[in-house]
Amino acid sequence: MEGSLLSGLNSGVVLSLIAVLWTVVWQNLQHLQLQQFFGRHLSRHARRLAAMVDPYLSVTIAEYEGGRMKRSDAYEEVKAYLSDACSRGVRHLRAEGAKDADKLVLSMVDGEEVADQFEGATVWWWAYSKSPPRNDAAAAWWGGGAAQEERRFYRLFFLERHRELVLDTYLPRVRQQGRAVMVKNRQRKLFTNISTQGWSDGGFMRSAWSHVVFEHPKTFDTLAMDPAKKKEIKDDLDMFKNGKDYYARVGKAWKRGYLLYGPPGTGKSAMIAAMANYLDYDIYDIELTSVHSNTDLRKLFIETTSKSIIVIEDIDCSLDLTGARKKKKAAAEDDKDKKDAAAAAKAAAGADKKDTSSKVTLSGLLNFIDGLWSACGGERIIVFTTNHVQKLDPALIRRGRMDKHIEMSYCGFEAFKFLAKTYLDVDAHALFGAVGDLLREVEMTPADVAENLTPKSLEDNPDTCLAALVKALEEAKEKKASGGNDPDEQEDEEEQQ
Ligand SMILES: Nc1ncnc2c1ncn2[C@@H]1O[C@H](COP(=O)(O)OP(=O)(O)OP(=O)(O)O)[C@@H](O)[C@H]1O
Ligand SMILES: [Mg+2]
Repeated sequence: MEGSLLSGLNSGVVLSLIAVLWTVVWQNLQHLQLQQFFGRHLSRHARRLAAMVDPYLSVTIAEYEGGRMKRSDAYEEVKAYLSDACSRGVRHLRAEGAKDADKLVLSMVDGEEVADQFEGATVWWWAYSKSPPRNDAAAAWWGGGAAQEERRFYRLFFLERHRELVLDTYLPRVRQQGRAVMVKNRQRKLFTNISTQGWSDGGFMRSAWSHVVFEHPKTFDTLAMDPAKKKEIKDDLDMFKNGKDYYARVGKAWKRGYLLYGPPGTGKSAMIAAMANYLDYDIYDIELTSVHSNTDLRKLFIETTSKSIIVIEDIDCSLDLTGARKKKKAAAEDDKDKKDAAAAAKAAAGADKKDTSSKVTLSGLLNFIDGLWSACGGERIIVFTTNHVQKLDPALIRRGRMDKHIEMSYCGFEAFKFLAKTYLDVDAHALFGAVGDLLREVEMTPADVAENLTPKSLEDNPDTCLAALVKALEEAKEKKASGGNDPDEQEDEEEQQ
C-alpha cells in the first residue's frame, strides 16, 4: 500500500517534471519559430504517449475566460485558496498587500508546484504561464492583435482513481474556501480606467483598469443632510444589497442606477464614498473622455466585478450631446483667467480634438447601462453625477436606467445642525437662530458651511467658529442683494441666448 503510494508519488513527480520539461521545450520551439514545423506532430505524439503511461489526469484553470474578455473567478479563487496552502511548501512566492496592514497575501510564482492533501488523496497544483507568440499569424489566434501579455494558468494533477473525488468534491471545496480567503483578505479598491487609445491599435492591456486601495473616511455618519432623506437612501441601499431573490423573481438584472445632482460642493462625491463604505463595495470611476469607443466601454463594464459602484462623474461634461457647452465653458474660463482671446480659441480647438477622438455615444452609454451586457455579473450600482440635471437627455435618466434621483442641495438648517455637531460638538447655541434665518435667505453649500465651522487656530472655539459662519452668511447675503451673479447661472443664461 505504502509502496504503491510512494510509487504513485514518485511517478507524479516524474510526470510533473516531464510536463515542465515539455513546456520549456515547447516554449523554445515557439521561440525558434519552428512550432509550425514540428509542433503539431510532436504535441500529438507526446499526448498519445502520455495517455499510455500517465495514470494522472489534469485540470487547467486559465486566468481569462471567454476569449480575453473576463477574468476568471475560478482562477482568482484557486489563487486565494493556494495562498493559504502554498506558503508551506513553496520556495518562490509572490506577495501582495492584505487588508491587515502588517500581513501579505502570498501566491506561487510561475513554475512552482505544491502538493495538497484531501480525504487521503494527494493532488498537485502547478502554476505556469505562456508567453505571447512572436509571429503575427499565431498572435491573431492568441487573442486578436499583437497580444503583449503572458497568460497565466494553474494546472491540477491527480490520480485517475481520484477523478470523482477531485472533480465533484475537492474542486468545489477549493472554490468555496478560496472565496472565504478572498473575503478575509479583501481590500476595497478604487479603480480608474486606463486610456483605451492603444487598444484599437492592436495592442492589448492586461486589464482595462488600474486601482489603488480605497480608504475614503466619509460615511453616512459624517454626511450632513436631512435625516429623513439620509434614512431613505440607506434603506434603498439595504433593499438593493439584500435584494438578490427579489431581482431574480421580477426578472430584472441585479443593478440599480442613482443620479446625484446639485451644485458644486453639495456632497455628491462625498455621498458616493459614503455609499461605498456603507455597502462595502469597490468603486469603478470611469473617465469617459479617455474611452474611445462604445466597444471599449463595454469591455470596461465586463471587467468590473460584482459588489461594485460604477461612477461617471459630471456626465453632462463628458458626452458628445453636451460637447458644445463644454467648448463654450472652456473658452469662457480662459477668457476670464488670461484675458487672451487667442488662447481661448486654442482651448476650444483642443476640446474639438478631444470630442472627435472619444466616440462614446449616447446610445452606447444607454446600452452600457441597461443593454444585454449589463446583466452579466450582477450586484452593481451605477452612479451618475451632474451639476446640470436639466441638460441631460431624458432617455438617459428615465426610471429603469437611473432608478433613484437624489438632489444634493444647499445647506439647510438640519444639515447645518448636523455639521455643528460633527465639527464643533455642539447641539445648541445662541447663534443657531441667526444661522437658521440666514440659511433660509442665502444659498451656501455644505462644503462652505463646513469650512467656516472648521477651527483655524488653537484659540478658535464654537463661539468664534459660529460667529465666522454668521459673518460669511451675512457677506453672502449682501453680495446677493447687490446683484452678485452666480457664474453657473450666467453660463446657463448665455446658453439660452
Ligand atoms: N453634505 C455634506 N456633509 C459633509 N461634508 C460635505 C457635504 N457636502 C460637501 N461636503 C464636504 O465638502 C467637500 C466637497 O464636497 P464634494 O466633493 O462631495 O462635492 P461635489 O458635490 O462632488 O462637488 P462637485 O460637483 O464640484 O464635484 C468635501 O470635502 C466634502 O466632505
Ligand atoms: Mg464631485
